[in-house]
Amino acid sequence: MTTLNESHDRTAVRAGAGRPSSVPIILDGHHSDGRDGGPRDGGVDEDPLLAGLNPEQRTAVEYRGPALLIVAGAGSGKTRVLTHRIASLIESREAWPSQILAITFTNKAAAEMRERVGALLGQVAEGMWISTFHSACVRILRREAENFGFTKSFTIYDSHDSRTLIKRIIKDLQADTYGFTVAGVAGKISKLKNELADADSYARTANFNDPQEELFVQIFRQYTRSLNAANAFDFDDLIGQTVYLFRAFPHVAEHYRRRFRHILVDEYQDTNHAQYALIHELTRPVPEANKAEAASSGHRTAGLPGASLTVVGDSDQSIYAFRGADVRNIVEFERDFPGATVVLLEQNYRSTQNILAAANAVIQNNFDRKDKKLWTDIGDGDKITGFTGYSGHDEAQFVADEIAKLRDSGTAYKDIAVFYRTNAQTRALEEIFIRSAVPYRVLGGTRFYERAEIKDVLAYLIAVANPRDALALRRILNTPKRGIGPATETALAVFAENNDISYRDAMRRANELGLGPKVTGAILDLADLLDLATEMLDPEREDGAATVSEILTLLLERSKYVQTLRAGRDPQDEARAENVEELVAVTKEFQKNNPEGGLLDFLTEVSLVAAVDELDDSSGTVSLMTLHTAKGLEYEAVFLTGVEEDLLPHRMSASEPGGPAEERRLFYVGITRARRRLYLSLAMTRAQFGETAVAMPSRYLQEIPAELIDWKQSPGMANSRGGTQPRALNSNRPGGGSYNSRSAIRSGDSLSFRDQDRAGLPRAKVEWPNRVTAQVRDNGDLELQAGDRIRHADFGEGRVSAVTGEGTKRVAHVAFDAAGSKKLLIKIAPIEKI
Ligand SMILES: Nc1ncnc2c1ncn2[C@@H]1O[C@H](COP(=O)(O)OP(=O)(O)OP(=O)(O)O)[C@@H](O)[C@H]1O
Ligand SMILES: [Mg+2]
Repeated sequence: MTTLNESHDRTAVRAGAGRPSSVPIILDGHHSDGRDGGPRDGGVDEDPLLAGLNPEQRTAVEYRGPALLIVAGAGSGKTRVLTHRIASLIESREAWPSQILAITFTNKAAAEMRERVGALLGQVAEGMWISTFHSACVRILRREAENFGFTKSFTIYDSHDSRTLIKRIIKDLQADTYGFTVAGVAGKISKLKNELADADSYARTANFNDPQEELFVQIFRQYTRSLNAANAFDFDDLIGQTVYLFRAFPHVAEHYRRRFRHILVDEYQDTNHAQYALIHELTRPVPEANKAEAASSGHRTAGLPGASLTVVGDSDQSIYAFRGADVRNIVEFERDFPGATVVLLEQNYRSTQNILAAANAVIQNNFDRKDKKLWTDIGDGDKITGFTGYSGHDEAQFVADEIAKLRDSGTAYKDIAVFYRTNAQTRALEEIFIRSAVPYRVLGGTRFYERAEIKDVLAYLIAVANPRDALALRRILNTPKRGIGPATETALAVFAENNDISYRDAMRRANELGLGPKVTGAILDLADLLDLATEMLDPEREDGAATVSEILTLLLERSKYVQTLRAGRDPQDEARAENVEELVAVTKEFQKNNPEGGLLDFLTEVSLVAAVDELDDSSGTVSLMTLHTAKGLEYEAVFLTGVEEDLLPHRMSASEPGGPAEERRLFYVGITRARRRLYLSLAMTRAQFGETAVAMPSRYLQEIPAELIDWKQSPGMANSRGGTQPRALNSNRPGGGSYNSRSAIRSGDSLSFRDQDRAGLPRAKVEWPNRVTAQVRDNGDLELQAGDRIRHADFGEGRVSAVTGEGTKRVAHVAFDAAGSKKLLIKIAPIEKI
C-alpha cells in the first residue's frame, strides 16, 4: 500500500465495503519492501534497525537523552525515524514496551506504526501505547474519571452531539435573539478549551458590561453543567480534562509519569496548547518521596527524572492553527527543554525532483520560517501536469481521463488520490467519477458513523452504557415513533433536574408525571428494555456478560427499529436499514478481533474514528479527501484540484492573521504527498457558495517555476490557438490594453452569467495564462450603488440598478443605454464610474 508513511506490505483485515473499519487489526506485518530500507543500503552485519537509514536518521534513532527534536521537511522520514526509534529502544532493552507512549495524528497512523514496530522487532510488542492524543486520553480517563465525578462509562460527544446540546441551550436561554449561532458558540467554546480555559476562568476575564459576553458565559456554564450531568466529555475535553486531572490529582499524574519513560510525538507542529500542556505534565520529573511520606507508607519511593521526549515536526506543514495549533510549540522546544538535541533531515525519499522543486519554490514565499532545502536522489521524474477547465465539471472530467490513463500505464486506483480544499468540491468530481466508472471513496464526507440511523442505534447503546446521558436518551425516546412528544421529553428533563436524578431514572418514574397511560407505558417499556440490556452486561451473569452484538440485536429487535424502517415509505429507508445491519456486522467483527472488548471499548473505538481512519487501501479505489485530511499520507499520483483564488487560499483565510501563509502551507502539504505524478488543476468558473462565479488562478501557481509545469487545456479551449499552451493575452480589444492587459481573466468581462449559460463561454476570447504573471484587474474598492452611472469598455454607458453580493463576489446589475441589462462582477469588470 502506498498511503501512510512507510509500509507497503501491510496485512490488515477488513470486512465489508462502504464503511470504515472501526478497529484496525494488525496481523503479521512482514516487512519486505526494497525501496523502504532493507539491505539495499545497509551492510550485511549491520543492525537491521539502522540499515537503510541515513546518518542523520541514525543519530535520531540512537539518541539516548532527555529531549530530541527532529525538524525536517515533508517526506524526509520523520515518521519512519520515530518507528525505528521505538523498535530500537525496545530491542536494546532500554525500555519496556509498556514504558512507551507514542502519539500519532490518526488511529490509522498509530496502527501502521504499531505494525511496523512489530515487523522490525519480529514480534508484536504488547503494552505499548501508540495512539492519537484523543485515544490516549480516553484510556486515561476511563481509568481515572471516578476521581472527579465522572464514571468510567462516560460518553464522548462528537461535534454533532456538542452542537445539538448547544442548540438546545441557545434556545432555552433565547440567546438566538442576541445573534448567537450554534456554530459561533461551538467554535468559541472549542477554542477556549484548547487554551485550557473553562467557563469560570473565562468569566474572570470577560467584560460584563457587554451583555453578549455575559450571555456567552451563561451558555458556556450551562454547556459544562450539561456535560457533567450527562457524564460526558466533548472532544476537546478529552485532552483538557486529562490535563486538569493531572494537575488536580498529583498521585494520578505520578502514576503515568512513572509509567511512560519515553514519549514520542509525531506532527508536533500541529499540537495545540492543551496537548502541549499534556506532554509537559507527563514529562515532569517525579520527586523523591519525603521522609514523612516514606515513613508512613513504610517504603521509600525513589525520584525519577522526567521522561525522555522525542518530537518530530515540520513547521511548514502546520495547518491547524484554526483549531488552536501553535507552531511556537516546535519553535520554542529548545527553550522548553534546555539541552535538547536537534536533528535536521534534508533528504526526501518520497518525491521526484520536479515535485520537490515546486514544493520548495512555493513554501519559500512564507516569511518567518527557517529556510530548509529538501533534496532527493530519485531523479527529475515527469513534469507536473497543469490543467485549466471551463468549469468544475470540466476539471473533474480531466481528472477522470487522467486516472484512466494512469490505470492503463499500470498505476492502481488505490495509489491515486484527489485533494480539494472544501468538501463542496466533491460533487462535480463524484458525478463525473460515477459516469466514468472510476471507483472512488470520499474520506470524511458524511461518514458512516454520522448518519442519522447509525447515530440512533448508537444512542441506544450509549443509553445502556451511560444512564446519565440525557442526550442519547432523548434521541431514542421517540425513535422509532412511540407517541412520545417533545413536551413529554422536556417534562422528563425537568423532572430529572428537580429531583436530581438521571434522565433514565426519570423515565423509570414516568408514572409520577401524570402523563396519559399510553405514553407512560411507552416510556416504561423503553426503560425496561434499557435495564434488561444493562443487566446483560453484568459479568456476574450466569453466561457471562453479553457481547456488544448480542446487546445490539436485542435492542434492535425489541425496539423494532429496523422493522419500522423497513415498513417506512421513504425510499431511503431500505438503505438505512442496510446501514444498521452493517453496524451489526461491525459489532461482530469487533467482537471477533477483541474477544475481551466490551460495550465501552466498542463505543470508544467508534467515537474516535477520524476521517482518515476510514481509508481502505485494499479496496482498490481512488481516495478523495480534503487537503487537511491528506497530512502524513503519500500516493503515487496526486491530483490537487481547485487551485484557485477563494479556494486556495480559501476566501475565509484572507481576514485571518496568518491565514494566507497557512493556506500556502496547506498547498505545500498537498504537493508533497505525491511520489511520482502531480497534477494541479483549476476551473474558470465554479459553482460555489450557492452561485456560479468566475474563478481566478491561485496566487500560489505563479510561485512555481514555469518550466516545472506542463499545461494542458480543455479541448474546447485549445481550438482557438491550435492546441498551443495557454499564454498571457495581449489585449487587442476595444478599450482594452489599459486595464488588466495581462490579466488572467478576460472572458469574464461582461460576466452576465445567464448569457454565458445560454451561449457557452465566449471561447475565442478566453485565454488562460500558463503562468499568472500580472495582477488581475481589481476594482475591489470601487464604491458602487444603485443610481450610479458607469462606463463599460464594451457596453458603453449605463445605470446601476442594484448591487448584490459581498466582497469579491459583489455584482452590479446595470441597465446599459444601448446594450440592455447585464450583471457584472464588480471586482474584475472593465468599468469606471462617471
Ligand atoms: N532512509 C530511507 N531509505 C528509504 N526510504 C526512506 C528512508 N527514509 C524514509 N523513507 C521513505 O520515505 C517516505 C517518507 O517517509 P516518512 O513518511 O517517514 O516521512 P515524513 O518526514 O514523516 O513525511 P511527512 O512530513 O509527510 O509526514 C516513506 O515511504 C518512507 O518509507
Ligand atoms: Mg510523517
